[in-house]
Amino acid sequence: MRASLIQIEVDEGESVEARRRRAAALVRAQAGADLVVLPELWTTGAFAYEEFGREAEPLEGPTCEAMAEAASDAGVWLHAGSIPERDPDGPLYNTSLVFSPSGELAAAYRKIHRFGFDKGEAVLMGAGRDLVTVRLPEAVLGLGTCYDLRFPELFRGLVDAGAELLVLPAGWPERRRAHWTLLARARAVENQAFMLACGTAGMHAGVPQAGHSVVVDPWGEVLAEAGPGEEVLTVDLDPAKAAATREQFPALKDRVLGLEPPRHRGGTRGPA
Ligand SMILES: NC(=O)CCC(=O)C(=O)O
Repeated sequence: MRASLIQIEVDEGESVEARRRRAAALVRAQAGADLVVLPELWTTGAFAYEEFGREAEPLEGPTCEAMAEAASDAGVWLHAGSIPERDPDGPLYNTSLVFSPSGELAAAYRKIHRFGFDKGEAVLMGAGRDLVTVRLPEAVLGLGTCYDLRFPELFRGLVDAGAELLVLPAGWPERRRAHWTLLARARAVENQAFMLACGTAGMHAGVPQAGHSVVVDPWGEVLAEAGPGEEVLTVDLDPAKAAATREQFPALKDRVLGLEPPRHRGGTRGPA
């Protein structure tokens, strides 16, 4: 299976429309790949908070249209990264989109863990509630977005639902790049799954982006890693390696669920 991660640069001087055209051309250039991945919020930049409302669009909006067309022109499965989604009946969402090679919207995943603590995405966007997997002919994808990477229970839920390839579009800042690679490898190892983590390059609202998109195999080996700038990272991987790893080293079968909460000294359970 050939996967291409498009680590696009989000240049503040480029209009959203121009970047959309450029992203579509980059997707079309990946004809021959099985899966193409774009990063998180690449139309606005993940940290350009004031642009979320201005650029938010419904699922039938211009970015979805352009990505559906690009997927079908290239004949690839396209994880088109995420967009600020305008739900006519609700808040904005940070929504990832997956298109089939015929240009159908196969899945939409609303980011569950919103970044920003008391500002930015955490206050401007609603939180998704649903885990999303997508069945490709070669493998089952499990979807997460950027900050989700810090929450292992989400990925374990995806693996319980059959995911073999975890796909994570991101807009990860350079200042926490050490966490990015470490967490991508951790999620791959603990879930015995591939991790395809696709970040942005450049600068968003004054926040330098890490780039360094990475593909990790189910044993935790880094199969390919991008540099800091705009780049298409292409990798050939064998999806059967997830099942093979789970069979050869069946740690997922040794999970112990439903543990008792700790007892405090004196034998009482719960807060003193
Ligand atoms: N866009 C994001 O979710 C940023 C996440 C981040 O910076 C971090 O987890 O660190």
